[in-house]
Amino acid sequence: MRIDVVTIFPEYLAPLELSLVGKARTSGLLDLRVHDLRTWTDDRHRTVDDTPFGGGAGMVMRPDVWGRALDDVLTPEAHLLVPSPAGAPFTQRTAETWATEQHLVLACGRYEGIDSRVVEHYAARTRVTEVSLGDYVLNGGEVAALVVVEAVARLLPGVVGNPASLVEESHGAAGLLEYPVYTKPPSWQGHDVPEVLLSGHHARIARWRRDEALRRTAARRPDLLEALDAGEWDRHDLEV
Ligand SMILES: O=C(OCc1ccccc1)c1cn[nH]c1
Repeated sequence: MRIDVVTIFPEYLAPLELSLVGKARTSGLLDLRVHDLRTWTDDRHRTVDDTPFGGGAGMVMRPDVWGRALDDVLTPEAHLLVPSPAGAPFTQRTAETWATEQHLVLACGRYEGIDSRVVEHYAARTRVTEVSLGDYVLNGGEVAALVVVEAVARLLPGVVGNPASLVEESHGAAGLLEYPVYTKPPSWQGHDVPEVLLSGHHARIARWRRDEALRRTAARRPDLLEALDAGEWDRHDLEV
């Protein structure tokens, strides 16, 4: 998979040279390219923004600069992703879908955002998605790009050592939160690991983990349970 990130702060993406994503890049599993938007400016001051039509505070990123950048970076199979508080929610399902794509291009906005004609222009010739990582406002799309790249890259075959570790995660296929995890020592600061996990009884352990996942999800994210098809679990599981 190829991922291009266009930003005025390329150094913000440096953490993607580390750890699993870094290894995926050196192994060739992931072809990640980070571009400085100012490469495509046309003036001595390398200007990327201007004042907003209609007035208001802040600045807007210019369409002409973004147009030259995206014309260079986009390919016919690319999916253009624009992080924005006004975007569609990014979920594990989104990450799974985007992990199957050939080419993702992340356009990182700053200031008040990118001139809206850029999305309008490219939506007519490629797949474009404005994507939100949550209901809050960042100073720019770079942090969102880091999240999207990590969430997608870790799903690429070969990136994570043991694919089985991708199965029982929060927001996994079952749509539940992950059960609590423990390791040695069996007793720590007076806190003991639940007996069932030391029993070696795999069926009981699986049942305990499922019950814990249901209990946690009901307590912390009842919205996720609404989303689940009622037939997938039994309400009496929670009445304990
Ligand atoms: O702030 C975000 O994106 C950066 C951005 C883009 C355009 C204008 C302002 C800020 C964001 C919040 N949730 N998901 C993304």
